[in-house]
Amino acid sequence: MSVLTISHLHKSFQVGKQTREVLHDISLTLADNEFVSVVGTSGCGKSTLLSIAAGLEDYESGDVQVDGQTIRGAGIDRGVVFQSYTLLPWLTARQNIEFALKAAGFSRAECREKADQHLELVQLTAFADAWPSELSGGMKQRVAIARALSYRPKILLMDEPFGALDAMTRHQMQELLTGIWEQHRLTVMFVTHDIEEAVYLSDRIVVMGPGTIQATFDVPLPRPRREELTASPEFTDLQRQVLHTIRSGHTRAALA
Ligand SMILES: Nc1ncnc2c1ncn2[C@@H]1O[C@H](COP(=O)(O)OP(=O)(O)OP(=O)(O)O)[C@@H](O)[C@H]1O
Repeated sequence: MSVLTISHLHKSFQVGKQTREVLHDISLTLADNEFVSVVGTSGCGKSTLLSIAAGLEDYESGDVQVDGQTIRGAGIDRGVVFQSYTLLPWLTARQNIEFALKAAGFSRAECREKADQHLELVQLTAFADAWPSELSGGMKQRVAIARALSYRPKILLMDEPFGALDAMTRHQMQELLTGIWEQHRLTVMFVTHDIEEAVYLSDRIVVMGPGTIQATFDVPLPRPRREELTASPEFTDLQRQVLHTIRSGHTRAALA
């Protein structure tokens, strides 16, 4: 069953007097518990697509449905994690999560219980009372993930969530996310520039060219995914195919 259904989506931006179409007739579905990454060259429309799915950006035509209902703006059926740290600096890690839960309508006791459960999920129980300024970049993103998951959205939308982290922390975050996914099964749309990250985490990879979907790749690699997998011929071959598709689309666009 499909959780997110995007149909014939068109989106333009007005730049001065000109209208620039940045998404052209995009159709995409995410099945229940499917992890789908969206990759493509810079400026091809990945973040715009994710923002529309999050209900943070409008669109001219087409339809975006979550569980068969057309979305009307943002909602607690979708959790969002961005690259930039979005914690409220005047609230502790736990309070940041409680704040989102309170806005979602949970009682005070539920807010506390769910915040603590999700801090444990991202292995940050010991930092529940820390201020964002006392947390590393990776820790802040762990709180952001805990916050986005705490109200049990139907879909998690992640826009380059590990893009600002150093290589080692990024790797740890990938392990954490894949571990959470394998235990709890979530529907995830994950925008990234990193093809290795996309192959490692995903069930399916969507390659975008400028404004369009160029190709999709199933990722038939076994789970649980562990680091050794990244050296296997199946992994590197798929990585190469995705890279080749991105590059050929880029070349076509440059020649057009
Ligand atoms: N608010 C805006 N006003 C005008 N143009 C915009 C706006 N937001 C995005 N664009 C343009 O839309 C296109 C798609 O942008 P988007 O950020 O979705 O691409 P992206 O694939 O996520 O890029 P990147 O990988 O660099 O983050 C780009 O050409 C960008 O300049």
